[in-house]
Amino acid sequence: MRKQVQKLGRLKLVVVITLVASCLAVIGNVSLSFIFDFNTSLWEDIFRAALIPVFVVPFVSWHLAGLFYKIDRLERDVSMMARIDELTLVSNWRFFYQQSDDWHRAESNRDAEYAFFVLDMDFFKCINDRYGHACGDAVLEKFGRILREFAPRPNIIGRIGGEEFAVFLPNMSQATAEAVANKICQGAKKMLIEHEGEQVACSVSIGVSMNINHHQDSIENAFKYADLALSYAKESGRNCYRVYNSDQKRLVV
Ligand SMILES: Nc1nc2c(ncn2[C@@H]2O[C@H](COP(=O)(O)OP(=O)(O)OP(=O)(O)O)[C@@H](O)[C@H]2O)c(=O)[nH]1
Repeated sequence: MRKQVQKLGRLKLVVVITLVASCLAVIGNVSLSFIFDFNTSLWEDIFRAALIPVFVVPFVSWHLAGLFYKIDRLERDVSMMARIDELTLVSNWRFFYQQSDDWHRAESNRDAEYAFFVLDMDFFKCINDRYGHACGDAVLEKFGRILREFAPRPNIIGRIGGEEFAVFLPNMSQATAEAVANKICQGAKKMLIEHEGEQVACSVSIGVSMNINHHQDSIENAFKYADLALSYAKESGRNCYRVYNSDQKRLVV
């Protein structure tokens, strides 16, 4: 019902309410006149009954419909703010975890392979210190766009906090996960932010864990191993990815 009202729009809703109110008033008035025999003509009854709804109902329903659409929009905004990171437009940590965990539970009786990325911008403090926090924010915003482009749905992207992100890639082989990680690294490297006539460059390091969800593992473990792989990527000079296989309990790339 709510969805239909949303689709209808304010003007059409007012027209529908006015028509319904007028019809009900006419039916009511004609029935009363018939029962109590008011001695008036049918057209008189119809005219008198429709007079008030036609003038009053559009005015009242226009304002009520406006209120409904305003509350509805506010509700949608609040619900979005509770799930989406405003700067990067990816899921916040809580919503990211909830979606990943939902998939993990739903697929727990199947040998589904999945990848978990932890991504951290390189030397981000230097960007903030040298170009200012607003420029750092512009880098994060653009990086959010790159993640959405190279890891689209059904992959799940989240901002863990600060300059750290996570991506959950369901039904993913190691080869495809590596290709995605590679594209993200290259995309970040090519990304240039215009700042007071200067081009600001950045890079990202990615830790990847490859997991099979029948092995009594958990999202927490996938995260832990991806974080471990990330520390290897940082140690290896940054701007690269490393892969940890949770099954073999070792770094494979
Ligand atoms: N602009 C901006 N900066 C942020 C935000 N959140 C965290 N930071 C900054 O991100 C920086 C993170 O710095 P570090 O954890 O030292 O890491 P790093 O400089 O990226 O170095 P490595 O990770 O070792 O490559 C800090 O200076 C934080 O203030 C944010 O939302 N916007």
